[in-house]
Amino acid sequence: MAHVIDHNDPSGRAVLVPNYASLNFVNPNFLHNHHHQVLVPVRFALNPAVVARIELEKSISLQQFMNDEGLVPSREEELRRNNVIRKLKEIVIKWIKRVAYRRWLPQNQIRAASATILTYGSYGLGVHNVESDIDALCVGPWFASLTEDFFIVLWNMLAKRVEVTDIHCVKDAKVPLMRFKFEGISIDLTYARLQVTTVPENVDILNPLFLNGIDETSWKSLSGVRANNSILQLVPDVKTFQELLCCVKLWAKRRGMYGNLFGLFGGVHLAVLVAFICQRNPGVSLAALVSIFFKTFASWPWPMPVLLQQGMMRPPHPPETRSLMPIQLPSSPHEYCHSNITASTFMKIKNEFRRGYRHTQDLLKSQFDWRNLFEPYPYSKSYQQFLKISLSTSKQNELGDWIGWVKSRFPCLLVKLEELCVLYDPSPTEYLDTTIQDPNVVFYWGLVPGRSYYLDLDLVQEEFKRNLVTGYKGLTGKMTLSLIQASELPKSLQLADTHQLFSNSSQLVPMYSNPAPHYFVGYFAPRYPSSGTMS
Ligand SMILES: Nc1ncnc2c1ncn2[C@@H]1O[C@H](COP(=O)(O)OP(=O)(O)OP(=O)(O)O)[C@@H](O)[C@H]1O
Ligand SMILES: [Mg+2]
Ligand SMILES: [Mg+2]
Repeated sequence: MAHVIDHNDPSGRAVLVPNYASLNFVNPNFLHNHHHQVLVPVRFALNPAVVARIELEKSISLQQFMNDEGLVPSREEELRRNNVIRKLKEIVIKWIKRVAYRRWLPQNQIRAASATILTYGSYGLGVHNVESDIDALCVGPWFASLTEDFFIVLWNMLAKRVEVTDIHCVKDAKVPLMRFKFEGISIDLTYARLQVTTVPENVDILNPLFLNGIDETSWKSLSGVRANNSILQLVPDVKTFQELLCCVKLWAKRRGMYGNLFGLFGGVHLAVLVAFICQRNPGVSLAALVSIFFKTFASWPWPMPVLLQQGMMRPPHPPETRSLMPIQLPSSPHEYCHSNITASTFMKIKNEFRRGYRHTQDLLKSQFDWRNLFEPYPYSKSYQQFLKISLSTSKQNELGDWIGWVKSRFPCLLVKLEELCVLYDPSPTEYLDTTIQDPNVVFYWGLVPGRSYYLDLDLVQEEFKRNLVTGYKGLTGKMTLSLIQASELPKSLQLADTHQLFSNSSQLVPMYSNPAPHYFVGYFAPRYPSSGTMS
């Protein structure tokens, strides 16, 4: 809402008016304040009490819609997660005593030694759902090293626990981590070492006292926690931020826009975009914020960066780090969130913002229905040709690792396709091919007819295979690329696209496989050996 002064009104009356899409952004009759909020002369404004009531109704119906989706974790689910974190804290305390003992530290130091677990990512922001992982940072004292004590000693302790399955070390990522499931919940565990002996349970990692003499890897590992802290400090109302982010994440997932490795948005990108909107619109209802979100980003003049902390960016940044959609990393105001967005996915994202804008313009109308905004993207009806990427292994227990590895290389495949002038829509949804016996997963990426009608698939496949064999430590599975027509897509996918309108979207999820955790964190940046153009 914006306070509006009617300059024609001798009383100088101020009224509250909605500040979103149905009001023409460029209408010269309307004024704009410094928050880009629209100031509408009173003669054009709706009765503010009516507007407020409708907005409230729409906000409630949106909250109801989100609840009905069944994604909000139940009380039991929350307790399960709390319990997992409690157990992890106990494990790292045992671990650090053991490490102190092995390092021959004096008794008083062994007694004083402690480590802790801090959470960040969507769990730390309070926007996780039943499918989310827990991003956890283990904070240890000066004498516990990453290479030996974290990756060997702690790894061994975790691997022996009955609650732990699918444990991997991801040492060569930008932020090294262990990835595992604890009682079925996916955990990304990173490590930071502080120059202290005793790490308090709720250590304030923003306190410069703790940051003295910290090494570079630890500093990077702390960035997730710092990013969450900054976001939560910058938004005027945490609950509204959380609600808006949950809605935007659901929208992004339904529209095939969520997946950093697919050149799309990751959780951190959306968290910053949503924080940006909340920061500029304090006191605005949830429904109106959704509308403002789409209006803002449908017309955003990319590559102008989205900055949460103005004046902090060091311009100009070097061209090689220039992203098509630069979004400031709140933890390090001089950096952007890592992104794999390509020209193709940039186009897709812009189209989806515009669609979101169109669908939320008529928020105040009685026939407005939130289901339209969250309708799943109809791939089979949108493209005639698809790139089919089939991954398989001979044993089920090898499949998760293989899928994770290939996905970590998808940014290279995206770049290669773009080099060949192919425009695509990389759907992150995973399907199961029931016609083959081996454990498998299939991706279908829509191909947009572009400048080049001839795609040398053999060349792409050969180069991508070469890329896949470099650095993989597990048993290499199969990866094949083929081109198929929309009519050859699995029937489940085609049917879902035909019947999706106003059906219960949870039934639309195709034969979705839920493989083991991804091999690499989203912002690992692999190099493409032949061209070396990836960053
Ligand atoms: N591309 C990236 N650039 C910078 N930081 C990132 C990036 N990807 C992940 N991170 C950091 O790691 C954290 C966890 O990332 P993760 O991929 O688990 O996303 P998330 O926000 O937790 O969403 P989800 O619910 O999908 O897990 C982020 O909050 C961010 O701090
Ligand atoms: Mg996460
Ligand atoms: Mg994670």
